[in-house]
Amino acid sequence: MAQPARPSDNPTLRERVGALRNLPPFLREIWATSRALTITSLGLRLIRALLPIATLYVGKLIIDEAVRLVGQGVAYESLQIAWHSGTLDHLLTLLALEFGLAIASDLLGRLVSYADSVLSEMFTNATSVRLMEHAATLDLEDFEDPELQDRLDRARRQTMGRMNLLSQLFGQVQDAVTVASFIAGLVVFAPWLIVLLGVALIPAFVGESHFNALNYKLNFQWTPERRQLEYLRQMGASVETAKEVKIFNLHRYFIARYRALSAQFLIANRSLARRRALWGTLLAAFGTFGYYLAYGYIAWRTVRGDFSIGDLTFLAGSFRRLRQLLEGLLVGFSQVAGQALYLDDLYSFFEIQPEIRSRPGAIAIPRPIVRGFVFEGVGFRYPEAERWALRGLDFELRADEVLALVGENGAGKTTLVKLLARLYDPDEGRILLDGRDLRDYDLDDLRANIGVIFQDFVRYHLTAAENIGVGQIDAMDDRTRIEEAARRAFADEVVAGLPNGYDQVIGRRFRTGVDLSGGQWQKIAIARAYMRNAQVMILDEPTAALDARSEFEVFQRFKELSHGRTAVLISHRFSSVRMADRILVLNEGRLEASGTHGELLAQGGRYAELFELQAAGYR
Ligand SMILES: Nc1ncnc2c1ncn2[C@@H]1O[C@H](COP(=O)(O)OP(=O)(O)OP(=O)(O)O)[C@@H](O)[C@H]1O
Repeated sequence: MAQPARPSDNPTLRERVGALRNLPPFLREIWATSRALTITSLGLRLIRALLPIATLYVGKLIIDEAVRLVGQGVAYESLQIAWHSGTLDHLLTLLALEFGLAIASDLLGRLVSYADSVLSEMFTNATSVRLMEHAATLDLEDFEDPELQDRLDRARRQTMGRMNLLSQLFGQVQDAVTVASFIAGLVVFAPWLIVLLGVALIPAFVGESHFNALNYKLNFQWTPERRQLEYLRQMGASVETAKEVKIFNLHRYFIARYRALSAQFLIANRSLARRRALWGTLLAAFGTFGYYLAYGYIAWRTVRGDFSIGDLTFLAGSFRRLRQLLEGLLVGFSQVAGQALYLDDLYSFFEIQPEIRSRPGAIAIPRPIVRGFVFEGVGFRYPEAERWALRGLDFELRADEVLALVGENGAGKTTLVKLLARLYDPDEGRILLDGRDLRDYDLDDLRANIGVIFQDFVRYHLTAAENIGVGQIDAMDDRTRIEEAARRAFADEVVAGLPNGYDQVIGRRFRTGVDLSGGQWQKIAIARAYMRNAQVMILDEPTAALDARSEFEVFQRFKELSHGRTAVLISHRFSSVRMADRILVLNEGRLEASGTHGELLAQGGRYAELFELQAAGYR
């Protein structure tokens, strides 16, 4: 697996600033999601950004006008007389203007929220789809890596949580414009007050950035535990686990573990939140102090007669807003930088590249396969594992033959099948198909030519027809083919017993579902293998739950239908295994013996021993 640089759990200042590089691609994606909505949201925000200063300025004009009227000393007996005299006209116009501005601001605010929420939703959906698409390209090995699981989990949370980032970023732009408008309005009166205010806010900004980084660190470090919490919650309350949980009375155990783990997380979270609140209050006090200094100065200048009462309200109001806005901008900036760290998780997930893929110029699988597969010194070790799952394998899987794999649990049978299907590539040696390295062939074509049913096949909670149809997804609507595949696997009898036949939803998860027995599920799964016209058919022990007669019939049928194909079967039942043309005996990842049933019995090795053990059990 090609892992990109892993996001670190303790970001340095440089990494935090560096994370801002994620913003341009983020913005590009938003833009690509919907240009119209992006323009609408930003455009409306720009207009709205200028409303605060306009409102404050009109407010100042209203006060100045009121003060002027008071100064004229005209006493009105009633509102009616005053109204008709015309002296109030200017004041009324100003009031109407401010009313209009208030309504406009509210309306624009709502429109912006609407545009943002639609845009966020679209963006989240698009990212989720991208996440699924990318996950589908990754290697099986990647999925089995807990670190990748953690990252996938964080990336998944990203797609949910990034809605805020969008509004926040756009909000920052809006606030920046408002700030610029206030600064332009105030700079004439008292330029150095603006500088003072800016400086006073720096401590709050630094504190905020620091705590955002700590928060990220906490969340990062707790990803495995959060996944465990999710797992425990599922275990405690899902239809798949309910049976066993009840029998063993496990719910209390799960709940206790959930409680203990979540309590630890809560403690860690609470302690950080507490420190954040304490420091936040202290540091914000500097900003407040800066504001009151400015306020005092303006009040003094008004008393001295430099400013009108209207000026005083305008300036005091502007400085108050400016302080809020600057604080919001600085804090918001540190939050955006913090969120950008989370984007790292999302983007680094997208950077993971699968290693198992088609080479450039990959060729198609020969039709028909003439010689078959040759394993040459094949060795494979699971990542992080000390033991080799397979080592020094040299053997041939001839075209048209039925080969059985036997061996005790953990001998490496399933691993061998996974290598054949290129779910993994060998770490040593190579596998040839008709004389060429398996890696030279087109991966999709290889998979299309191999039909494998694993012992842990998936039980899809879909209809019976769909459960079989998934074996060849493009033939999902071909009922004749599905019925034929079912007949071959003896699954037609199972389907016949369902209330709605092929259209019956199976599995207990949904309301109309009907559950099947273990063996019935297996027959349905085996039918899946018959859906495809694969040249290589592999049954990896999906028959363990079949009764003796059924397994015998299924394998007999499997052998008949394997005519002209290459087939591999894995089973622990010798009655089935002996039908194979040739049998390979694996032990601890190595090939111990091979031959027909008769030959292996005659050799008297492990095969004969295991056969005798099983036969003795039936006597
Ligand atoms: N995904 C995995 N990651 C790490 N180790 C694995 C993984 N799958 C299997 N192994 C290990 O590889 C070895 C071979 O396993 P494999 O599944 O091939 O055995 P098997 O012969 O099919 O066994 P069984 O009869 O129990 O199905 C075992 O030691 C097993 O623990």
